[in-house]
Amino acid sequence: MVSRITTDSFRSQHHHSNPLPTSPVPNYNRRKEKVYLQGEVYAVREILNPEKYELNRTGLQMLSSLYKHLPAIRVQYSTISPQVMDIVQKLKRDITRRGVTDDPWDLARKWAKPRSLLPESAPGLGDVLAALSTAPITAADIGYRGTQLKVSLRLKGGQIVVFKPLRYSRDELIEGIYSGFDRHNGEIAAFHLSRLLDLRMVPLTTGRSVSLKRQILPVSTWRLSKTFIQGRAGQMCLYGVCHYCRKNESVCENFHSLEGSVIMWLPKKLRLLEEPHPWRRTYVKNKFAKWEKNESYCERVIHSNQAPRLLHLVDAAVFDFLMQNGDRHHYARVAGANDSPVVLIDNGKSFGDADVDHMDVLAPLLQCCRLHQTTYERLVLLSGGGMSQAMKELLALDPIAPVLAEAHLRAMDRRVIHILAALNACRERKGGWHNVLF
Ligand SMILES: Nc1ncnc2c1ncn2[C@@H]1O[C@H](COP(=O)(O)OP(=O)(O)OP(=O)(O)O)[C@@H](O)[C@H]1O
Ligand SMILES: [Mn+2]
Repeated sequence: MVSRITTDSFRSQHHHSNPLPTSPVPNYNRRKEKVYLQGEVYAVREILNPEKYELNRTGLQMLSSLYKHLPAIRVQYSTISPQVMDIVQKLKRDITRRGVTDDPWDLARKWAKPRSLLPESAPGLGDVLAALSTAPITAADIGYRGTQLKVSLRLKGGQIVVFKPLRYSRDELIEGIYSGFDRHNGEIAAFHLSRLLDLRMVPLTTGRSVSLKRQILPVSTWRLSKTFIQGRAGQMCLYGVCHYCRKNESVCENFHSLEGSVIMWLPKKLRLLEEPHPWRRTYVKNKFAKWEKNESYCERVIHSNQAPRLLHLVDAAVFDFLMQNGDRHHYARVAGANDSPVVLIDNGKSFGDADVDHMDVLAPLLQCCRLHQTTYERLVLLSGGGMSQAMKELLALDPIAPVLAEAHLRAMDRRVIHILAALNACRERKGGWHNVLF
């Protein structure tokens, strides 16, 4: 469903190894012009003339109203709320290893419920994360389904996890909303972001470095071990088994270890259902989906069998917009209830380009103009720089910190403001907050 990185030369041309400049004056360099000319709805940071955008996709007219509100919103939410640090302190206390439990897998299994994978206050979470990043690996196999390279690991005590390997440096530029390989660090950031937004539907995730040679190969199944090869410098490499797995696109150890993220497998008691996302992309350039052309598309969803999940889909859109994940082609939920939240698995197609906001990821919010009040309140709380500050503090505790480059943290602050501007446009359109927040 997702493409590999486009093979244009821009990958090397536009590779930047320094954080992006913070200058408010836009630098209309070639890359940005190219972005505009693609005819998709992009907004480059600190744009001066948003009206000049040609919005090819008539389904996203609300964007002009969003941009109308943006300057005032930027002023209104320009300082950090003092409450941010209270929340961050609580979240940090939970992710600190404290020896609360000696059976971390059991604790995590008990936490996992259809409506939240962990409690709001989760003493022992630090122990579970520490176990995920240190427990001995007892078995390794090819990843379960999907297009991306991953390895399925069994950790001592029987816990299954997904290992997604590092494929890019922190500041590598990946253009295109669903281009490239999965970003292992995006999975980690997603976990912490979900707790910050109080959308606790991301499986427990942490960074971990492994030795392919000493820790994975000796416990690998035959079908996985067949995909181990030696790199040019004699280092150990792996290409795995998946739709896009290629021998010439293997991942290799760097100084005898391979960094990645470890994502906890959900317990069997939670049976996942997967449905096509109503706002999914066509994955065909210049072929628009219905939602891209029809401003009233939300009405269709409201009259479909997906209606009970609408507000959860909008929450997921907010979450995805902040990380710039535009690849939620299907969405998962736990079987049982009709109105259970989206299980936010597969967050690796995120944090590709800190300089660009693909506004269409917000389409469910722009077109439905509804949001959970709780999510709105969190966004207000995290505005004015609180988001980047909070994420930075939480991610600093991860074994593979720094998880995100500064430019990506700053981009999240900018995106919070854009969401708040969208909500103010919605308030205007729908005649008051009571018609927007639920
Ligand atoms: N932590 C998890 N717990 C339970 N099931 C999971 C978990 N992670 C992934 N899965 C299952 O495995 C499938 C593939 O995982 P994932 O979506 O991360 O792979 P992918 O290669 O990115 O797939 P795609 O290319 O289709 O996006 C998911 O659709 C889901 O059914
Ligand atoms: Mn994916």
